[in-house]
Amino acid sequence: MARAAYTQLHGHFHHPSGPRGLWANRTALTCAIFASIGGLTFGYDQGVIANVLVMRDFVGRWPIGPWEKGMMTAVLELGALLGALAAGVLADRYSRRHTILLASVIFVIGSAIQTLSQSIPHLITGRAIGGIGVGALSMLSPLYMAEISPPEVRGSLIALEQLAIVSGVVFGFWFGFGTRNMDGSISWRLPLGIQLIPGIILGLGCLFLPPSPRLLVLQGKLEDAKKSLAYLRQRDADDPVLREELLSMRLEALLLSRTSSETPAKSTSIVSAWSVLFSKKYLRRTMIGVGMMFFQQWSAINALLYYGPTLVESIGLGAPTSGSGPSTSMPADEGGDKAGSPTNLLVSGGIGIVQLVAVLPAIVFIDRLGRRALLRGGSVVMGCAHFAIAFLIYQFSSDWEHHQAGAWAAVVCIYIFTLAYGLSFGPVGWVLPSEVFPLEVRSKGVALSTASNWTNNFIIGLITPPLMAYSPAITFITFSTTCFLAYLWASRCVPETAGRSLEEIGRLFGDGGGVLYHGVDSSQFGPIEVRGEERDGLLHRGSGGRRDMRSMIEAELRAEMGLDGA
Ligand SMILES: O[C@H]1[C@H](O)[C@@H](O)[C@H](O)[C@@H](O)[C@H]1O
Repeated sequence: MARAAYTQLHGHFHHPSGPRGLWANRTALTCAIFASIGGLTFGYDQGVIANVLVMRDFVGRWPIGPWEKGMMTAVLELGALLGALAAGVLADRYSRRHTILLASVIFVIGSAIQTLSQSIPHLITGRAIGGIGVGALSMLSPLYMAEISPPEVRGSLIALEQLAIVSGVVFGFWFGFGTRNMDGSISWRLPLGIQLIPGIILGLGCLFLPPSPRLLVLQGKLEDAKKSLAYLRQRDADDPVLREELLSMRLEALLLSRTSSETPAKSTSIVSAWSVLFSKKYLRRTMIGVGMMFFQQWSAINALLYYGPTLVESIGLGAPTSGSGPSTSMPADEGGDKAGSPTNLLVSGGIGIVQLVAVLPAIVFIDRLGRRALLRGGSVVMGCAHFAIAFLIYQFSSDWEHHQAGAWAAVVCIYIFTLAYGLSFGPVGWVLPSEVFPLEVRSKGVALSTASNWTNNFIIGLITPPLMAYSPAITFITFSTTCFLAYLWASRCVPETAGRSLEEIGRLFGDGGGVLYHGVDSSQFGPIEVRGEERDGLLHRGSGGRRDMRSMIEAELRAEMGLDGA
C-alpha cells in the first residue's frame, strides 16, 4: 500500500510539476530559494564589475590599463575554480551546510577587502579571495538543492540557481549604473560593499536550513535523516510515503557500502577520490556534467555579455567608436563615460534582463518538458542566431551605415540567442550536473562540472578578443558550430532525468543501484539503453549479482523499517 502511495505521490505521471507542485513542496522551495543566494553573489559580481571598472572616480584614482582590468575578471574566475574544487571535498567531509558557511565567510572577507581597497593590489587580492567563496557557493547551492528536492519539482528548484544568478547580474548592473555618478569613491565602494549583505545573510541563515537527508543517510545518521526529510516534506516521521523515500535513499547508501571496498566520499587519497570520476563506472556521467558546462560556456553567453557592446558599436549602432573596425576590448576598457552609453545599456543591461525573463518559464516547464528537449531546442535556435549574426557581419560589415536594417537584425539575433540560452543552457547547465552523479561521488562530480564552467568561462574571456580582432564573422561561425555540436551532444549523450528520483537516475546509467519505483515511460530513456525487464513497477536488470543484492538489501530494509513488500 505504501509502495502504491509513494508511486502515486512521487511518480512521474501523478504528482504535479510546475507551480502546483512547487506550492505543494513549499518547505523545500523556501530552503532552495534561501540556498540560491549563493548564485546571487556570483551574478551580482558579474553585473557590477563591468560598471565599477569604468566609473569616473575609479578610473581617475587608478588609471589602469587593459592588463590589470583583465586581471580583475581573471583572478575571480581562477579563485572560483579553486573554490569549487575545494568545496567538492569539504562538502562530503563536513556537511553541505557547514561548507556553505565557510564559503560565505570567505566571500564576505573578499568583498570587505574589495570595498575597503586602497590600491589595485588590494582589489585584486579581494577579488581572488572573494572568487574562492563565489566558486564554492556556485557548486554548493545546486548540490544542496538537488539533495533536498522531491523528484517532481527538482528541475524547477535547481533552476532557481539560474534565476538567482541572472537576478544578481541585473541587480548588480543597474545598481552600479545608478551609483556611477556619485561623487568620490562611494560610487564604486557602495556597489562593492552591498554584496556583504547577501553573504552575511547566507552565512548566518544556512545553519538554520535542514541538513541534506541524503548525506545524513550516507553518514549513517538515520534518525537525523528522517527528521530532516520529515521537515522538508512536511510529513509525519511515520508517514508511509516518507518512509518509502527514506528507504530508497538507504538502499542506495547500503548498496554502495556493500559493493565498494572504499567509499570515494571518504577516500583518504585526494588523487583516488577524484580519479574515481574517470573510472568506467562514472566516466559517462562525468562527461555529461563537464560537457554540460563546456557547452553552456561555449554557447558564448559571456562573450556576448562582455563584448556585445563593442560588437554593437562596431556595427554602427550606439555610441560612436574611435578608430575603424571592430574594437575587441571589453566594454570596461573603453573609458569612463561609456558606462552609460546606449549600447552598453542596450546590450549588457538588456542581455541580463532577457535572461531573467527567459528563466521564469524555464522554471515552470523544466520538469514537464524535460532537460533534453530544452537543450536540443535551445541549441538549434542559438546556433541559427549565431550563424545569422555571422552572415550579417560578413554581408554588411564594410558598410553598416547604409545597412541599418541589417545592423538591427544582428541586435535582434543577439536577443533571440539570449532568450533561447535563458530557456535552455542557462538553467539546465546548473540542473543536470547536480542530478546525474550518484551520492558517493555527487559532490566531487558537481565540483568538477562547476570547475568546467569557470575554466571555460575563463578561456572564452581570453580567446574572444583576439578572435574578434581576427574576424568577427569567424568568431560567430565558431560559436554557431559549438551550438550545433551541443545539439548532437544533447541528443546522443544526455538521458532524460526529469521526474526521476536521484536514486532512480543511477539506473539510467546502468547502475542497478537504488531504484525502487519505476513507473516511467521507458521510451523517455533517450539513447541510454536500460537492459532488463519491468515487473511490478520495478525495473529488473537482466544480469549481474547487483540486482540480487539489491532485492536482498531491499527486503532486509523493508523488514527493518516495517514496510510492506518485505
Ligand atoms: O548560468 C550562468 C548565467 O547564464 C550567467 O549569465 C553567465 O555569465 C554564467 O557564465 C552562466 O554560468
